[in-house]
Amino acid sequence: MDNMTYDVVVIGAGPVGENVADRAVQGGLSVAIVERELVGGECSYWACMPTKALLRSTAALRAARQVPGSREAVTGQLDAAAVLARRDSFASNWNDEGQVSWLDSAGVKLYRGQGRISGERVVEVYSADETVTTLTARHAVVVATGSSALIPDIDGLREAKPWTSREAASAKAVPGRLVVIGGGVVASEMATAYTSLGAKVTMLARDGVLHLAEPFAGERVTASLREAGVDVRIGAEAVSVTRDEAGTVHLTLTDGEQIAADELLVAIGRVPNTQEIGLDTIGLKPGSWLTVDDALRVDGAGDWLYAAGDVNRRALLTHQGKYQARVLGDAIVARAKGEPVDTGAYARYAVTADERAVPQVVFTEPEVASVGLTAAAAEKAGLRTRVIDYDLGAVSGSVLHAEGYQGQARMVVDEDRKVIVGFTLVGPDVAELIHAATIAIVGEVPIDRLWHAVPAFPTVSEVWLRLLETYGR
Ligand SMILES: Cc1cc2nc3c(=O)[nH]c(=O)nc-3n(C[C@H](O)[C@H](O)[C@H](O)COP(=O)(O)OP(=O)(O)OC[C@H]3O[C@@H](n4cnc5c(N)ncnc54)[C@H](O)[C@@H]3O)c2cc1C
Ligand SMILES: NC(=O)c1ccc[n+]([C@@H]2O[C@H](COP(=O)([O-])OP(=O)(O)OC[C@H]3O[C@@H](n4cnc5c(N)ncnc54)[C@H](O)[C@@H]3O)[C@@H](O)[C@H]2O)c1
Repeated sequence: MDNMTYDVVVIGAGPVGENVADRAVQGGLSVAIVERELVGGECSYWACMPTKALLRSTAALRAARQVPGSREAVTGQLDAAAVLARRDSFASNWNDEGQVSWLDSAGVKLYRGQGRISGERVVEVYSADETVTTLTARHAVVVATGSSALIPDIDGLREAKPWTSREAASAKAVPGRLVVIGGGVVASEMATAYTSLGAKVTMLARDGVLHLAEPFAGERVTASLREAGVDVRIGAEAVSVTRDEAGTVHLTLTDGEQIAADELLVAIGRVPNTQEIGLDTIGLKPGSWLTVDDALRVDGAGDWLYAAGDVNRRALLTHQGKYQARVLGDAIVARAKGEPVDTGAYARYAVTADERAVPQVVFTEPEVASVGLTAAAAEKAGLRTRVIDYDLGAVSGSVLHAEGYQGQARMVVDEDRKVIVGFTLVGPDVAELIHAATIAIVGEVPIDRLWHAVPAFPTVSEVWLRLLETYGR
């Protein structure tokens, strides 16, 4: 058994762990990072990158078909094999050499194996060759172990070996018939991808499609999925599942209806990867989300234990986890140097955006891009708001962008402070537009000042002007 001491030990080398480690090294600390699978984590190999690669070809084809002149140049269908091959390259063929050499160049020491806390500031690494290395942290242990797919207790489901997001992101072939359980982000994106790749998709959206977004987002995505041939069943729920010897999956729904499919994707949320990280040795419950304070310190542990990324459940998104990582890495350095660490709103060591301005793009057709609060969430938070909607298809830039462009924009204004607290865009190719709203919310730009932010003509961004005109001066 080896014993090594570092300033910081990070468990989990996903996007979040890598960024905490990088910032701490840049601040002059020594850092060890522990990874049990591939350096780069879920996002690189089984989530963001491969799924967006699957979706990009569909979006490009749709865009070409929406413009007369280029439409005529499209003479065939999506080439599923080529799409899957491009996806493979975006998942680096599930090889982490590139990210390992980046860790090396960043000066972060990698330990491969399962990391397990065994007491205050101590992490044991269990390697595949059965050696155990003990790592001691002088300043901090950071848990960045991410999350895995939640499998619900549906009779026979586990035995039927369903796809999770991992298999959907890395499949080598397109199933003929795919049933998707769920109506959230993964379910909607994967239904979009697989229907365009040629699968006959049925979506069992018990609680609706994208039901936490503005209602018009779910409505427009549902309509478009149905138009693309997806059988979207709102309110439907499976009660039992079997897979027969030929490999066909059979689902029984609550009303007794039977559905047969070649594959079944379960996409109903996530569980934290904390079952086997030794939480019991420090008085915490294995398998629980790690709730943290404003400094990302784990509640109920000492001042040496931090959690960032999916595992703290603040925002299950790569960019937001990396934001936490940058802030946390810098804060650990500051504390190690004995410098003051201000975690007040929008201070250097605060993760204020987690509460006020989390952007997200759902890469469905149409895309859903949002940041901050929905109208319903703002009302629930007790804000006095005014909600301004505008038909995105009525903007000159949109009409030019695509024939029959359809979409909607919503701006939620806090009437007491006269600033925007939420913004949602639904429409083709709106992903790149959302950052303007993120800046407006984080900068707390007064509505009066926004009149001076003139959108270029003829762009889709002109919707900003139309929203302001609708709001009135
Ligand atoms: C299908 C899908 C698509 C997504 N698309 C997007 C998107 O487009 N944009 C976006 O922003 N977000 C997206 N997300 C969310 C995004 O993937 C996560 O928010 C992000 O990966 C979280 O990063 P993380 O570093 O916290 O965790 P992870 O990426 O899960 O990394 C955690 C790492 O820790 C390792 N680990 C776990 N336990 C241990 C242990 N005990 N010892 C050693 N190592 C351990 C794991 O092997 C893993 O490498 C998507 C998620 C899914 C499921
Ligand atoms: N483009 C992106 O940003 C992107 C893409 C994919 C995933 N993600 C992230 O990954 C996370 C996980 O995504 P997800 O889609 O698995 O979760 P989700 O939380 O987005 O959606 C889960 C859905 O499943 C439903 N559900 C819950 N329990 C159910 C049950 N027993 N039966 C049927 N339906 C049930 C919920 O009502 C919800 O609609 C999300 O939080 C998201 O932030 C992001």
